[in-house]
Amino acid sequence: MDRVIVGAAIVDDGRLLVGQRAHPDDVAGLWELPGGRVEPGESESDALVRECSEELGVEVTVGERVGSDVPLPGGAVLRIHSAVLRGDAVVQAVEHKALCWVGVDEVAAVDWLPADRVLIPDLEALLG
Ligand SMILES: Nc1nc2c([nH]c(=O)n2[C@H]2C[C@H](O)[C@@H](COP(=O)(O)OP(=O)(O)OP(=O)(O)O)O2)c(=O)[nH]1
Repeated sequence: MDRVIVGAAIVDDGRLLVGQRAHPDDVAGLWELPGGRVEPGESESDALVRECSEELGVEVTVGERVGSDVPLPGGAVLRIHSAVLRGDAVVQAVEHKALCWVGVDEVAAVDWLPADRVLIPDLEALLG
């Protein structure tokens, strides 16, 4: 089975959270959705909760799938779920260079990782 990289489309107050990668050098500075690899024995939802805790210092509640799987180089796929912050949590850039909340009119202008560009229409639809 292909490896799954899960990403969280965290929406709060009508805006989407995007994170600027700090590493590796070839993608540092580009923007992504928080997330990462699903570890063996872990559900996709558990992986998203773990990654958001590690990367953002917040607890999230995971929602429905957003868009279709996006193939990544090396045989993995990128799979996005919507998510919301639990309580009054405030995100922190623990692992990213920066975090930014973007509105529906700004999603297409984000300097995304290549794979994430495929998801722009789905992310715009999510934000309504
Ligand atoms: N998290 C995340 N990864 C993405 C996105 N788009 C995309 O192509 N990727 C790629 C970049 C990486 O090759 C891979 C995930 O890497 P990662 O560094 O976030 O995952 P991880 O924390 O589990 O990995 P590791 O550093 O522990 O090895 O997926 C995205 O929107 N979010």
